[in-house]
Amino acid sequence: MHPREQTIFALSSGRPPSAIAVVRVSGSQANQILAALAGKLPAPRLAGRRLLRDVAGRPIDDAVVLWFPGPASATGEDVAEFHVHGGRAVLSALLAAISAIPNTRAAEPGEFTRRAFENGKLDLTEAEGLDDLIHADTDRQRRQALRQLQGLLGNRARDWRERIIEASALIEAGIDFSDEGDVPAELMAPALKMIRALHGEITEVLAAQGHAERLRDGLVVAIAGPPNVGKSTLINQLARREVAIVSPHAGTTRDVIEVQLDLDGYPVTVIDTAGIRETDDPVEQEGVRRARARAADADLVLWLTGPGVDAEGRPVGTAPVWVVRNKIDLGEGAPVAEAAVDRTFAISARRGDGLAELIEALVGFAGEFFGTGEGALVTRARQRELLRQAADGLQRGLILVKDGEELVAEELRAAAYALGRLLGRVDVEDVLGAIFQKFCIGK
Ligand SMILES: Nc1nc2c(ncn2[C@@H]2O[C@H](COP(=O)(O)OP(=O)(O)OP(=O)(O)O)[C@@H](O)[C@H]2O)c(=O)[nH]1
Ligand SMILES: [K+]
Ligand SMILES: [Mg+2]
Repeated sequence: MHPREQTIFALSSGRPPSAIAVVRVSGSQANQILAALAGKLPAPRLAGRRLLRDVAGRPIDDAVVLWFPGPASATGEDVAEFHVHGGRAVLSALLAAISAIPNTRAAEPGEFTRRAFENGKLDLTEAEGLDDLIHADTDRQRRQALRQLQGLLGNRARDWRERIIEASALIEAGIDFSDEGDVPAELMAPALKMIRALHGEITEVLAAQGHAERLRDGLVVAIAGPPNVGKSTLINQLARREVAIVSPHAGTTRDVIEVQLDLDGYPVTVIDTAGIRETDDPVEQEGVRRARARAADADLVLWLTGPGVDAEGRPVGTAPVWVVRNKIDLGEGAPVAEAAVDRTFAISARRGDGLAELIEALVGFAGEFFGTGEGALVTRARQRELLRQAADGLQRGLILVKDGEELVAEELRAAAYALGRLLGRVDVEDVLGAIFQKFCIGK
């Protein structure tokens, strides 16, 4: 039997041991597996309590089982669910009993979702939303993923694709009916009007994004500065735990230390780095090199200074730099040089003065960086790229009108093709492999 026709099974809940574990089975053997282990099948979609037994009749666990006959199931195939006690031995006995049934095998990562996709239960943008929802850490990530899972982008793309095909049909009808190759204006004019409107709608969605797709990865804020100014003290304050070693010894931090923060629903990665200075110690030199590299890649740099330390020596990058004067409990310190500085703050990382203002500013920065977000439909580079291709195709179509209707029709085909790929309708194999492999097993 082809692997695609085999019945797949997996532990779909978290890592054991857990109070309850859910094992899912999907495929034509699901019915037989359920009957073999649980005896009588429960009514569709209603929970039934059963003593599960292996093929030799030995009891496995007292369980709750569910039966979802296809096509009205998550994958579109017959699906069975076993809700068992989440111990390792229970699970290995259950999985062994299932795999003893012919034509069954352990599922690949994302394989349940892939089958759902192949059976038309969701389009590719929805599958991507599902993956994001499972991995969402913050509330804003969750809401964005849910919009995607609900098909907001997919629905727009389907509508655009249908209208492009309609416009092509008008133009191609014109090409077929004209002997001179001149498409009559009564066909061409409405087609061009549609193309212009479509181009406007797609570019509007692309423009409304801000950095919405970065909401999946988060914003990176680097704390950098000379040694001993209190960078590690600040990251500990932001994280509210001791993630980095603090000491009066200059050159304490060498590795890059990262913490993930949820700032008002925005995912923010804050990194603490080695104090930047000239040094003969090769280990510290490597730390300084990493500090410079990470600060250069960050979305925002907090350049820390302290009393008697000037604000010069900042790494040059494209990211905005905020100068944060620390240790104000010790006095005012050197005035901040204003050149090339986007904002300035005065704090005491040790006592906590000024931290609320700094955090509020970070939340504001994240809000601007990600855009208001609620309307954002594009969450991945893949989606953005294909929408751009569709918009470019439409634009070229409009430009090529003077060179002949065939060329316009060809550009429209390319635009419709890009949207088809967005939805996973065409040349899916390569894309699917890449996307579903990253899913969890059991999803
Ligand atoms: N008075 C005062 N001392 C502080 C403050 N913040 C940090 N310190 C002290 O400054 C010293 C250095 O702090 P760290 O957080 O280790 O500084 P750092 O910038 O990470 O140092 P390196 O990793 O060595 O570059 C420690 O003794 C801290 O207790 C502050 O706001 N006020
Ligand atoms: K230090
Ligand atoms: Mg440090």
